[in-house]
Amino acid sequence: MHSFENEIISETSVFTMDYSLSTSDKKTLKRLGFHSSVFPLLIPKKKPGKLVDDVRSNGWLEAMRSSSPPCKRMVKDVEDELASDENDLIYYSWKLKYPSALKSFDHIINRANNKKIVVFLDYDGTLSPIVDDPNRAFMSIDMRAALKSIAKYFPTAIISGRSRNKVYELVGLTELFYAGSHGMDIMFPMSINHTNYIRSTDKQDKEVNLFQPAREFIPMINEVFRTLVNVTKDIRGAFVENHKFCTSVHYRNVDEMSWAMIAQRVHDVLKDYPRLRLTHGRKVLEVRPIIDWDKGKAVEFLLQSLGLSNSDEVLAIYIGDDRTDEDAFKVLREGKRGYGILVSSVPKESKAFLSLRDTLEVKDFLKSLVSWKEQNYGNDK
Ligand SMILES: O=P(O)(O)OC[C@H]1O[C@H](O[C@H]2O[C@H](CO)[C@@H](O)[C@H](O)[C@H]2O)[C@H](O)[C@@H](O)[C@@H]1O
Repeated sequence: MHSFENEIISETSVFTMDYSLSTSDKKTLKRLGFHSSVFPLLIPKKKPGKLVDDVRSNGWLEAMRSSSPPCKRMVKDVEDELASDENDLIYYSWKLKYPSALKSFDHIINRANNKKIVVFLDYDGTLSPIVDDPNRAFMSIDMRAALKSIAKYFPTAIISGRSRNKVYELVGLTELFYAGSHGMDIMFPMSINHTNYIRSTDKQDKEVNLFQPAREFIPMINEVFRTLVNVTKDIRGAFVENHKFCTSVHYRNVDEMSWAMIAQRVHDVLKDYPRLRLTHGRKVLEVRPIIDWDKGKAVEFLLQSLGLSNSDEVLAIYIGDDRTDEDAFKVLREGKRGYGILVSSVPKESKAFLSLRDTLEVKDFLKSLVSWKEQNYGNDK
């Protein structure tokens, strides 16, 4: 049986689990032109030990600190030239384990063979660059054009942590499927039959179906949203968003000295809500229902609803940058359904197979898919 893992990872994996370099790792690095004196620099540093009290001991604070890479400018500000070279070396060696999806493009296409390709995309950090103000996370004009073309040839869905309405407002294309609130709010066309849905209308007044497995939590999310706004209102830079089925507390613009305080307050609020849980995003604490539903489940739901669940006929591609996207990468990896592609400019452990550095590379990858389709199949869908 075909294994994606064997195919891509075994040849190129650099890091062994105990964070040492194997002989074959060293050979690969030599082949790539690295001198043996830099090998020790390529071994990821061990994580620091846990701290003592509350949000520190439960790992929240550590997760908050590692939740999003610093932007290039900050790296330059705080580290000297040598350290920056070291970061580059570590990044390039990480790419041996998560090769560039652009460089692996032919491989992906060969694997697709005659299969139907379906594309899943996260929004923030994947289609739009990460910015300080969540309300100003806009896609570029080029990205919107690439997305429109992709949706012309391949079934395409956006699966975001934002509310479905908000992500639709930001993307503004009717050709796509949308899943908001980490997949807890999925809109799909009336033509698709599913047992568990409610009827609604979209922005064009067209009848649609909605799948909302956490509907009963709406009043609770509204309540906890109001409480979180209240308990964080004196913390400068804190910002709380209501996504209908989940809520986010942003600390990107909060002074790092106050991160423990914001974490502690969210933690204390959640003590009164045993049916809610916390996950970590990029400089954001995400509060959501404890139900067994995530972006991975949403991918499975959409594949099934769209009649695309036969992995002998369908190859799924999921592109995302966040921890919440790992659930979707896992579904593709474990079900041998296709390729997870992690968007990251810094090394991260992931269930994805491939990587892209940033939103510009995401756009190039989408455009490559469109060109390949047009060259090989004309304008046929
Ligand atoms: O699943 P996603 O579409 O990636 O949504 C995840 C979160 O994205 C947004 O926050 C992130 O992007 C902001 C704008 O670039 C940035 O300011 C913030 O620090 C990031 O965490 C969104 O605002 C969140 O509500 C989503 O949960």
